[in-house]
Amino acid sequence: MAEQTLLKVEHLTTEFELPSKSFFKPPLILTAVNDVSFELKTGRTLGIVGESGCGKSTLGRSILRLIKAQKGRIMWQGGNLLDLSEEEMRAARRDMQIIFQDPIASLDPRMTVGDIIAEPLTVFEPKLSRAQRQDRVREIMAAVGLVPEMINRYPHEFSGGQAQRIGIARAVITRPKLIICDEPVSALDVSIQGQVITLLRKLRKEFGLTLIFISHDLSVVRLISDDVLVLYLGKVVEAGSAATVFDHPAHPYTQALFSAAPIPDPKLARGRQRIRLQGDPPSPLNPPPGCVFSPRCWKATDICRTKAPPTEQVRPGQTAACYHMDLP
Ligand SMILES: Nc1ncnc2c1ncn2[C@@H]1O[C@H](COP(=O)(O)OP(=O)(O)OP(=O)(O)O)[C@@H](O)[C@H]1O
Repeated sequence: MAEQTLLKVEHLTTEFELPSKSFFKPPLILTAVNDVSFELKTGRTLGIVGESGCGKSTLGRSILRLIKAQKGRIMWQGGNLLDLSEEEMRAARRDMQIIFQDPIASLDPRMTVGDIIAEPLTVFEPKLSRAQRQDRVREIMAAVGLVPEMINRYPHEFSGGQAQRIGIARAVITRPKLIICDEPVSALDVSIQGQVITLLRKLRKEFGLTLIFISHDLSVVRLISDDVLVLYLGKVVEAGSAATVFDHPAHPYTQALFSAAPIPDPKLARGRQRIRLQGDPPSPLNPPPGCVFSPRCWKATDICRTKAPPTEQVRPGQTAACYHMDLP
């Protein structure tokens, strides 16, 4: 059966208005997400990668309308999320949840774990009795590997890994279709990271979830993603199936980024050279003309510095925006 499209993002642009240094000057515009488009099929996991500040979190939050996007469309269940009223958007959030990076900080310390996990139920299934809610909470606690008898405990009594399981339980209790995981394991010890990734993979299968997995950790992204989107200064520079993009990155930025990540296949690792990028990404307040990566790119020529490259197919299921991409 052909996979259905669950989410289609078209030309999404999110800007922040920053006060200018002088009272007489207009505010500065920072474009955090710049004309981003992608399609996500039901049941797949899309990894979003890129250096700090490239717009990963802003993109994730813009999709859920936790941050306001200025341009583009977010096509979801037949409509554009950007056209929904606040009330309609609240209802839509039953099917789209988010898991945050810092598990402990994202849980209210004054609430019991049972009440934290049950919170979405009180909003989206208000007719449930307290006993019914508690049954659902115990059931989901068991599914995420928490002892249901701990339902009346408080967040500080849990470790970081357990706290992230609480966040995951809260996110999945209404059986959403899409979960946006924003650096869900970055704050955890490496040994615990693996357990949380294994849990997300199990839940994805059991609950038929579709995931957006935001992370700067490429080895983690490789482990869980079917598809990958590489962002640089708010723009998609490369996209495609994770296996293809990881093994045959076409864009110089992706090549540099991935050259620093561990490779599981020794055959592929042998021929690979570490590419060291010079300097930091430019400020999104003042992006360079042409290709945004050109000031740091060792392949850049005159055209790169004047005209933004179009997005083109590299091989089936892989696209990149570069005049000098590596072709098969
Ligand atoms: N609320 C805000 N107000 C102004 N600028 C913001 C705001 N949030 C993010 N930015 C800016 O938008 C750009 C993208 O930030 P974002 O947090 O989305 O990047 P990121 O890739 O998720 O980075 P990190 O991995 O460090 O979280 C950055 O330049 C950041 O400084």
